[in-house]
Amino acid sequence: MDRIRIVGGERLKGTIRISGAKNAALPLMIASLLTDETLTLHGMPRLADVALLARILGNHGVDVTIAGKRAGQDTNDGQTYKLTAAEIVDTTAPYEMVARMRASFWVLAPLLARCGEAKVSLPGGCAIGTRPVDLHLVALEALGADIELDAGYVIAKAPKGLKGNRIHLAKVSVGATHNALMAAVLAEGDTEIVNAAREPEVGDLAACLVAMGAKIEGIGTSTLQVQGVSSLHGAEHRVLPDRIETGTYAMAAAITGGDIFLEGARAELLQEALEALRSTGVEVYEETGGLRVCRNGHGLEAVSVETQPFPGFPTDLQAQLMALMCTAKGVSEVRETIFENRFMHVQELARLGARIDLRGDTALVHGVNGLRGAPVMATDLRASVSLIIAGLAAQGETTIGRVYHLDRGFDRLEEKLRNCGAQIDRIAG
Ligand SMILES: CC(=O)N[C@H]1[C@@H](OP(=O)(O)OP(=O)(O)OC[C@H]2O[C@@H](n3ccc(=O)[nH]c3=O)[C@H](O)[C@@H]2O)O[C@H](CO)[C@@H](O)[C@@H]1O
Ligand SMILES: C=C(OP(=O)(O)O)C(=O)O
Repeated sequence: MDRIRIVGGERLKGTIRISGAKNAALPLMIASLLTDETLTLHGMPRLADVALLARILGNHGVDVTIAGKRAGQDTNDGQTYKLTAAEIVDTTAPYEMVARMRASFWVLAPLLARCGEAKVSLPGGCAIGTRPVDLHLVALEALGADIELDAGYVIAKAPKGLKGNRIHLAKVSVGATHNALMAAVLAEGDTEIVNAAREPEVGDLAACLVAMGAKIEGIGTSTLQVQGVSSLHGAEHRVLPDRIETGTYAMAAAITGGDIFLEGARAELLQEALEALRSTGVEVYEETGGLRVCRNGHGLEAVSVETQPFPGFPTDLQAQLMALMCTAKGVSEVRETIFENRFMHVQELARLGARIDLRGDTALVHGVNGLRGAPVMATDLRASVSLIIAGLAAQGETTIGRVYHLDRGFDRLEEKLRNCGAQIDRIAG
């Protein structure tokens, strides 16, 4: 299994181009199931999750082609995917594939909406909590679907089509909002989705659905109003820049006392995280075409955060902020309110010399003077990248195992960091 090796201590300087967001690209690809015409997605990131989802969609009959694939053509602007679901050949999403990725569960609604039936394995994804799907099922039931659970599969049926209704999501859920929205656009009549997730990736999906002919109002708010249409058509859409990748490289710049321009980053997608960074003493400012993050000579101050649905501090940046806080002055309180088991990085950061006490849903990070390199193990996607951030600042060599977690969600990570002066490479084996 591959490992990543970092020799820490280099100040990162230069430009990092932000890729299209994984968490937008995946539901956008799935939206291709809703039409028999071609959906063209520009700015797609090169990620293992994208490749796996392309295979899953292929199983259902989606023809997926990638343009601009030759070396050099797509390095800055991502890839262009053309997805055409002229005919759905299979409405079953098998366990072997869905169990590896959370987002693949979102094929449930479009398959059901278009074909009147779907059989989808319960999902996998990062092991960061129990991650139930009750809200997804309640939403589809509200639109008239019959749902049954059998041998690890959700079997959903709506032979006479879905009917618009009021869907009240008891808890804010990104995935349940995606599923509810993709079902509602082809349901007969009007649907109101109340307490919808306001994450920018939900807005990106909604904008793409509108380009495909859907009628949606309230995009970006917690109440989405959908007027069902009988069919959708093809469209072209550019994937939103990745706010989690943006925040991750911002923290890498901060921990190394570096100066990085994040090209294509959009501040409004992660205001709360940028505010937290500024409170640590890091300079963050908007420049034409992106964001600059630098820390010149100042020490880092401890800051406390609590993860919350958008526009709050994102859970997908919690591990990275914790890495940054390891060398800050004072004690930082990091409270995780979204997932009950998202502190797997704590014991690995401790191997690098971090001092962190865990108290239920809160981690108390006591800043230390410096970190020292060590072998560590990636446990999930964002935990892995928190180890990269810590390794960049640690003295000596850090090796990180199980890097397949990183490849799920970070497009050419080593190359991007190496271009800014990091000593980082991948050891095959
Ligand atoms: C591919 C993708 O976009 N993944 C993101 C998505 O995951 P995902 O869509 O799985 O996360 P949700 O927003 O659904 O989860 C939020 C909370 O709701 C709970 N819940 C969710 C559904 C449900 O039916 N019942 C229920 O109780 C979850 O256990 C969790 O505690 O949003 C998360 C929260 O921003 C991010 O961390 C993930 O990176
Ligand atoms: C938790 C994440 O991904 P997934 O929902 O696919 O497990 C993530 O992107 O941080």
